[in-house]
Amino acid sequence: MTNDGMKIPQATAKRLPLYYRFLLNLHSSGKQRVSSAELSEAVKVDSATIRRDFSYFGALGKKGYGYNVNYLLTFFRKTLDQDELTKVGLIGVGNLGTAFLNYNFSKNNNTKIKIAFDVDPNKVGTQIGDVPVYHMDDLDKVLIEEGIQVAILTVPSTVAQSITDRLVQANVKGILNFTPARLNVPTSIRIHHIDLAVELQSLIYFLKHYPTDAEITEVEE
Ligand SMILES: NC(=O)c1ccc[n+]([C@@H]2O[C@H](COP(=O)([O-])OP(=O)(O)OC[C@H]3O[C@@H](n4cnc5c(N)ncnc54)[C@H](O)[C@@H]3O)[C@@H](O)[C@H]2O)c1
Repeated sequence: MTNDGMKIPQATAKRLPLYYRFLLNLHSSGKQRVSSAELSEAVKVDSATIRRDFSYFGALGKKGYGYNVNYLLTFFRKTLDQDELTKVGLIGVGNLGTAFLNYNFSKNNNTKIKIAFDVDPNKVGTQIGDVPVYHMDDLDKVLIEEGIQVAILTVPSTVAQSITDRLVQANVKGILNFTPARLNVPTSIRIHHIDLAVELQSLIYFLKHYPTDAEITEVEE
């Protein structure tokens, strides 16, 4: 939602964290304005799209001036609830899960994995990158106690659906699913699937069908 309650298109909303991170860097380097061309170069989104995205929240860049970095940051902070920390739970501390715990979104100060769960006795009771690993038996209790409503799923796909059902029972509202399983959830729950194979195929498709030179010309238009 924008400040006046208008809904931002989903595609635009997905790009906001990208813009936000880059603007934060600009801000900390003392820069006060940015042009859509500079932004475009940094975040690899064409400048026409950036201008359209920004027009949704009333940031109309002036020719020869660009956008005011502070104004944009204030807007993004509100829109993305950057002032509020969202606590995230991670289920499945294997190869992928461990990598996420070590990384733990250190560049974002608004999201943090607080708790992890697994069934492996070698992992339960340990801490990885400051995050305690609990047994799955405690899933519902701990998630509810901690008020965690967002979960990352990095378990084998065979157990993904039954764990998802438990997450829903434990009041989780959003799930980032890294397993190849397609999960069924009530319509009130939001699931985002991240399938690296699909992403890779899509990259290869674009390389074949949209040569990069053509893309550059498009950006400059
Ligand atoms: N590793 C990758 O690069 C990668 C990439 C894309 C997608 N994935 C997908 O992500 C998921 C995890 O992959 P991985 O390589 O980390 O696997 P992994 O086998 O290393 O880790 C899975 C973890 O889940 C735990 N687990 C098993 N059953 C559980 C249960 N019932 N409840 C809670 N935890 C349970 C295991 O103990 C283990 O720690 C898989 O579905 C995989 O297809 C992995």
